[in-house]
Amino acid sequence: MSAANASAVPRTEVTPPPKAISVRGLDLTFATADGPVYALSDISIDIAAGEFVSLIGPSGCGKTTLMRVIADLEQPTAGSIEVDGRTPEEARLARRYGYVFQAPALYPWRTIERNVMLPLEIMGLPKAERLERARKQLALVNLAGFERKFPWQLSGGMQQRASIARALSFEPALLLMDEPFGALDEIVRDHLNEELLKLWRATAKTVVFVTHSIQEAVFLSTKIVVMSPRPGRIIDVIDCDFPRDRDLSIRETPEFIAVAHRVREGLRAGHAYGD
Ligand SMILES: Nc1ncnc2c1ncn2[C@@H]1O[C@H](COP(=O)(O)OP(=O)(O)OP(=O)(O)O)[C@@H](O)[C@H]1O
Repeated sequence: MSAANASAVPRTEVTPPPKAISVRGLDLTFATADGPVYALSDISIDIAAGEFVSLIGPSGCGKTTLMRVIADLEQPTAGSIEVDGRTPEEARLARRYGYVFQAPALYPWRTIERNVMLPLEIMGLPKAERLERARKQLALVNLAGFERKFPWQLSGGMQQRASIARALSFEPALLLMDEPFGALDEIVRDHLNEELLKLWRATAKTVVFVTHSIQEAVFLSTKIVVMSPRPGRIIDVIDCDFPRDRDLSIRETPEFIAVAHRVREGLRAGHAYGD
């Protein structure tokens, strides 16, 4: 093809997906009475919009601290971070993320529906809209029919689904989940993992998920960030290219086992004996 013809061929631009989170050279040192605690050291990572990223690592490697920096609940000592193209503070004020904790933290005197409506009440939305949004989110987490129950009338897994609905109530682009299923038994956890994947596919949210479970990280993620303590740092970033509509049977495949093996090796390499 001549140069003239080549220039006539329309070029298909491949635009990379927008970045949901971009972290560069981030450090966070806590000053304590016993001296400095190096919670995060030289953390750099990019998370594209729509990704499901798990942070895995032993206790004290800085997973929660990193989530709290993203959420503007801690300030880094050095480095830079953008959340949804803004500062963490701007992202927090624009309600760009929802946060799910290990404990469901629902108010026992409020019904499930009124727990989910609470952030919307604080936002000052009219009652009809609050109700409509709460019902929509409760249906998404398969709690339709339980709106008028109180938290203590639901199982632990159902309570955690309600807290996910609450985090989604103002429809944030980003969902931060800090060991949301850590306190649940394995069968319930498996079930909620499948439900969470469905929800992620249906809503196209970006998810950052903290876990101690290799199986959970590999099953859920498009990317796994392996961390190690003292100082808290990233020691491996693993892409998981499994189809997005995976089910639990994928855990038996050689590809899954190979990724799980690499995560385990990373954890082992970063493990400080004597912890
Ligand atoms: N507010 C704080 N003041 C002082 N040290 C802190 C503070 N918060 C966390 N740390 C320390 O920072 C390090 C990282 O803690 P972080 O909670 O982020 O770890 P983690 O990986 O989430 O642990 P876990 O898996 O046990 O939840 C730990 O050594 C912890 O003791």
